[in-house]
Order: sequence, then C-alpha cells, then structure tokens
Amino acid sequence: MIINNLPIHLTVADIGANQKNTSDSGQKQTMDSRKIIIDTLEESLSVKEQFIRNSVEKILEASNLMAQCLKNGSKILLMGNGGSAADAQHIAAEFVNRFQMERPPLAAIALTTDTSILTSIGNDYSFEDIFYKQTQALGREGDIAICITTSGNSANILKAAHEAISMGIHVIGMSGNTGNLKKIAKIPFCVDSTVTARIQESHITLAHILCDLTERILFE
Ligand SMILES: O=C(CO)[C@@H](O)[C@H](O)[C@H](O)[C@H](O)COP(=O)(O)O
Ligand SMILES: [Zn+2]
Repeated sequence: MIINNLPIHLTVADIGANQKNTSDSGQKQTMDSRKIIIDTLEESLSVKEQFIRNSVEKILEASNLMAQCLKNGSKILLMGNGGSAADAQHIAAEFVNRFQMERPPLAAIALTTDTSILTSIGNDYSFEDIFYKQTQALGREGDIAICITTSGNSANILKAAHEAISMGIHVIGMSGNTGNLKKIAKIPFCVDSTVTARIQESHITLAHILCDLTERILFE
C-alpha cells in the first residue's frame, strides 16, 4: 500500500530521507513510481483500445436503443457501487443537463444519490435491495437500466437487473469479463481486464461515446 507515494512500512526516518531524495530507497522509489505511471498509462490505453474497437456494433445498438427509449418518453436508470456509482451519476448528468450539444434535457436518473432512500432500504431490508426497490419504484416498461459492476457480480446490481428484466426494462450491462451480469444483460459490454480501475476507465469512455451518439441521433 502506498500513501503519498511512500510505502507505508517505511519509518519516519525513511520518509525524511525519501523526501530529500538522497537515500537509495528514495532513488528506487522515484524509479519505481515513474515505471508505475507509464505502465498504468500503457495498460489503460491498451485495454480501452481493444474494448472500444471490439464493441463498435454493440455501441451502435445501445445508442440507437437509448435514443429510441428517450424519444418514446421513457428514461434511463443507472446504478453501480463505489467508483461505478460515481460513473452512474456522471452519466446521468450528461443526459439531464447536456453533453456536447445545446438541446433539451433528457430523462436519466442515477439510483446512487439519495442517502435517505439508500440508508432506509439498506437499514430496513438489506444493502442487496438498494437498487432493486428503486427499480421497482421508478422503473417502467420500455425504460433502460444501465447496470455497472466491474466484477459483474455485485448482488445489489444483479438483483436489480433481474427485476428490471422482469418489468420489461432493457438492461445494458457494463462489466469486466467475469460475473453473471453479462449473461443476463440485453446488451452486455465486457472489458477484457481483471483490474477494477482499468475496467472503470473503459466504462467511462464507453459512456461518453454513448452520450455523444445518442445526442447526435436525437438532435442532429
Ligand atoms: O473505484 C473503485 C476502485 O477503482 C472502488 O470504489 C470500487 O468501485 C468498489 O470497490 C466497488 O464496490 C466494486 O464493485 P463492483 O464494481 O465489483 O460492482
Ligand atoms: Zn476507482
């Protein structure tokens, strides 16, 4: 584990030496950190490039579905945990406000934002139910649920996805290559990596492309 670029097992004396960058360990840390930066960049670029290039047809299918859904007066529900919760909110904002085009607001809602709803369901029922109950309350036939889970197996996402399908809601899945979401989603997007961060980086690029295409289909 690294804090402020320093391994946490270092003593205070080691940290002082590292900051002055005069010790061997300080030099090594600098070398290691430079390698980590470039390795991360290269891995992220390579995972993302392969994912997007392999997903072109599915991206076209998903953006057409999203545009059709919004045109019909239906809406997009989004859900995810941790970083993917942030992605769900980020994507909802692109639709409700705007992405790259001046156009009317579009109906999208992240099921990750209302702490009263999240805590009451989590407290009274279970954390597994936080997206399931909101899907039941807010989802309608013809809506789209964008379900985001890097493991593909978060119980609260799978329970909501199953419920969405039974309600006639189209499920677009964003996951890695593991887990069960890809088996049930109408359009499953699977990033070929086991690293959560790399999968998330590909998901947000995919989401931006979907926003762009959906806007163009509806308003160009
Ligand atoms: O952002 C990160 C890691 O990059 C974490 O917060 C991560 O999202 C959380 O551990 C999530 O709980 C992982 O859940 P999931 O993607 O497997 O559904
Ligand atoms: Zn993260």
